[in-house]
Amino acid sequence: MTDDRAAAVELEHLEVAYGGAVALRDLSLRIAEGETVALLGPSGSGKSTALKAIAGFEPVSAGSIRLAGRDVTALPPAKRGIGIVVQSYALFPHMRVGDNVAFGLAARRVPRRERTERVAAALAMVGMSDFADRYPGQLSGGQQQRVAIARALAPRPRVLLLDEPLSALDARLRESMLEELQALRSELPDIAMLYVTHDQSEALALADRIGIMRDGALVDLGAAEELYTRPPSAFTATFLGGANILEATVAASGSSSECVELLLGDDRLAGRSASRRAVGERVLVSVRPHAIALAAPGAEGAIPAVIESAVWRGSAHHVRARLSGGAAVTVVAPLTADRPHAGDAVSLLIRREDVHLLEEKPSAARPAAAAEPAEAAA
Ligand SMILES: Nc1ncnc2c1ncn2[C@@H]1O[C@H](COP(=O)(O)OP(=O)(O)OP(=O)(O)O)[C@@H](O)[C@H]1O
Repeated sequence: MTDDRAAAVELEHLEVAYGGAVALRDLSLRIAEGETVALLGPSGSGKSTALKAIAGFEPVSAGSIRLAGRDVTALPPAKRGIGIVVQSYALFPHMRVGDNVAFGLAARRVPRRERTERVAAALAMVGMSDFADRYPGQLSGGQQQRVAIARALAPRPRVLLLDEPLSALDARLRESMLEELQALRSELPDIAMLYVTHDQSEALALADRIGIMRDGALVDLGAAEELYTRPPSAFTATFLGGANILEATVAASGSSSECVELLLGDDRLAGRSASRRAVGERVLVSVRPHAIALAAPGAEGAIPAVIESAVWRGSAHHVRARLSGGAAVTVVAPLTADRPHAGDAVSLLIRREDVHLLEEKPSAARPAAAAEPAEAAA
């Protein structure tokens, strides 16, 4: 994807090693002015390491970092013009809120009057104007994180780095802070943001583009909606939204490459593909758990299956069903009069538009199984 806006961040072949162990490998990424990119990945995948390298807290063992066209690879953190917000707030406990926010300005020798104005503006932006005289210990977690954001914004950085800023907050507060961050995003149209998280819903809510990290590498990168609806790989499909990954054989491929007929064992399934597929080709398909509907056995055009387990999870039933060919799928079924039970024979209704052929090829090692992260698409 091309972006006409000027580059705020340009990372080229970035590598970071701790001792001899490479924690971040060959990361190349461009973030435009005004763009928000989320780095999403499991624990230990290198997200924080990438952020620390950009901020200047970790030296890089290879590659370069340019901010607004300037090579900052060898510059200390304070000279990079970056704002940073981390999970643990990192406020100075002995300083009042106002002084915490002013801290970076004093270090930059901003004149006193301008400092006062900027602190007031930054606190207003995060709804904390009335708390300037309090100490951090007198604030809730959410309030402290707002102050941390104000402190990062007061020096007017061109780039704001956020490392799991909401993960220390409880679920309800996280939700409202997410809305506030969205509002802040539109108040700061020129700032580039890099948002590190392992929470897919935060990434989807805030980011223009999402980069998926795995084992120290960026494995997929794309517009948030594109990556969610057409994930290129099984890992991304599973990590971003939860997905059943099934191995199938192409039975027929229409004149439009979009429409593909598949064989899943002896069962037929219609799907969509971004590229043309050959008859007989083995492919991987991704189907979201909530895109599968349960119907009575024998339903026309449906796939027969037997329920292995069914767990009621409040707003939906989480069902595990086994197909006759041996594959298992997870179904997130809305509450209906018929509660699903283990042992029930059912039919699975799956619409063509919900069956997405991955670009990734099946490997011999991959089991034909369903995968669903803990918070998948419920
Ligand atoms: N200071 C360090 N010294 C040695 N190894 C480190 C250090 N910091 C991180 N690592 C290792 O580097 C790898 C990447 O860690 P990193 O913190 O970047 O992952 P992450 O994706 O941010 O994970 P999390 O979501 O748990 O914060 C991990 O294997 C981690 O153990």
